[in-house]
Amino acid sequence: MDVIVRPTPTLQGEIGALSSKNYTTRYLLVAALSEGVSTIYHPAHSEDSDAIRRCIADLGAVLTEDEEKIVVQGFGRQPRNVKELNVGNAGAVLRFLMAVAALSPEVTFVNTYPDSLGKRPHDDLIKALGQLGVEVEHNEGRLPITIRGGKPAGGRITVSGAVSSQFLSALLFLTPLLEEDSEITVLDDLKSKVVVGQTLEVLEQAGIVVHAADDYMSFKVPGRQAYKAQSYTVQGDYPGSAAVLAAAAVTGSDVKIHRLAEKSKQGERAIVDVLRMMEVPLTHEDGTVHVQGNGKLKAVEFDGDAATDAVLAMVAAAVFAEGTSRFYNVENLRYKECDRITDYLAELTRAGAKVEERPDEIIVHGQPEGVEGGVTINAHYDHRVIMALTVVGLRARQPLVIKDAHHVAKSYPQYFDHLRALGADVEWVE
Ligand SMILES: O=C(O)C1=C[C@@H](OP(=O)(O)O)[C@@H](O)[C@H](O)C1
Ligand SMILES: C=C(OP(=O)(O)O)C(=O)O
Repeated sequence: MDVIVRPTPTLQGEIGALSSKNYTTRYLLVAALSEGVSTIYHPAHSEDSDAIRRCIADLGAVLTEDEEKIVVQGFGRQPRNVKELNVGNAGAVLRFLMAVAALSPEVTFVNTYPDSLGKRPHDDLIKALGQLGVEVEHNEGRLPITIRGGKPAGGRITVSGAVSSQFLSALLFLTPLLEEDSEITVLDDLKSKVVVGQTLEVLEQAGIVVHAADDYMSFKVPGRQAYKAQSYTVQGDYPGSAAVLAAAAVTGSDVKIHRLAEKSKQGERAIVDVLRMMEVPLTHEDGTVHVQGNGKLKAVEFDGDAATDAVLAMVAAAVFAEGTSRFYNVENLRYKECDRITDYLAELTRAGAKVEERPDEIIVHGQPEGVEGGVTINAHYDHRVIMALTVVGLRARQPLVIKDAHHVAKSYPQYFDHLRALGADVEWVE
C-alpha cells in the first residue's frame, strides 16, 4: 500500500508515544529465558514485536495477552527443539535469537526479506559463536542461517562491534546461562554503544550479574545464572516519536507527545536536544515533549551514532533548516533495513532536498523555502525512510507518494493515524 503525503502547514494536538521497540524485544527475550512467569506491561505492537512473540512461542514460551499486558511462561535454558524460525525483517530479533539458538541442537533462520534483512551481514556474530564451539551454516554471513549449538560451555569470546552492537548484546543475553564464566572482549569499535546500556539495564532488572568495563569494551559474565521472572513496564519509544517531533518542528505546530521519559537510556532521546540546538521552541517536562514549531530551524552538527534510529528524522528536519547540517559517525546506517545513507539520500534528492553523501556522514544544505516534492518515493523496505520522507512531504510544494509505505508497521503501525490525528494530510491508497 502507498501513502500520499500532502503539504500540511500546521499540526496540532496530543498523542501518547508508541511503546519502545528495543525494550519490548529485550523484555520478551529475558522473560522467555527465565523459567517462571513474567508480565510485560504496555508491550509494543508491530511487525518486529510480533516476530519475537512468534519465535519465543515456537521455542517453547507460553504467551497470553490482553489489552495492557503480555504474560510469558519462559523456557529457561532449554528451548524446545524447533526446525525453523522466521524473524520477518527484524534485525535485533534475529541476532539475539541466533545466540539463544546456540542452546538448541539445530535451528534454521529462514530468509523472508531477501531485499532487506536478507542483505544484512551477521559475520561478526557468526565468528563469535564459532569461538563457543557453535557450528553456523550461512550464506556468506547472511540468511538463511543454521545454528548447530547444543551445549556451548562459555569462556573467552571476542566480537567486533564495528557493524552493529546487536552482536555484543546477543552474547550478553546468552553467556549468563552457560556452564562456565565468560569474558567478552569487543574488537575494533563499538557502534550504537548506548543501546548496549539498554541491554545491561534489562539484564540487571532480570537479576543477571554482568561486570562491564566503563567503556563497554570488555565484560566478565559469571556462568550458571538464572533469569528471574519479573514484571516489566515498557517505556515510550523515542526513535518512532522522533519522526513525529521532526514533523512538528518543520510545520507551524502545537504538538504534545506524552510518555517520553526524560531519564531514558534510549540514545534517540537526543532528538529533543537536537531540535533545541536547531532553535525549535519546545519543552520537555514530566514525560511530555511539547513542540510549538514556527517552521524556522537552524543547521546543526551531530554525532549520529549516539542516536542511530533517530538520525533519519533529524536529517528530514535539517532539510528545512537555515544553513548546512552535518550528521557524522553514521557509517553503520548502511547496514540497516536499507543503506540509510545512499538509498535514503537518493530519495531525499528525488524529493528536491540538497544532500551530500560521505562514507560515514550525511551533509544537508537546508532549504527554508521548502522543497519541490511531486514525486514517488521508494521506501526500500525501511520504516524509518518512510517516516522521514513523510516529514519532508508535509513541507514540500507538491504531494509525495510513498510506495509500499505499509512497511512502516515494522516498528510503528499507527504512525500515519497519529499524524492524521494531529492534522496531517496523509492518505493510504491501494
Ligand atoms: O539492540 C537493539 O535493539 C538495536 C540496536 C541498533 O542497531 P545497531 O547496533 O546495529 O546500530 C538499532 O539500530 C536497532 O534498531 C535496535
Ligand atoms: C535498524 C532497526 O532495526 P533492526 O536492526 O532491529 O532491524 C530500526 O529499528 O531502525
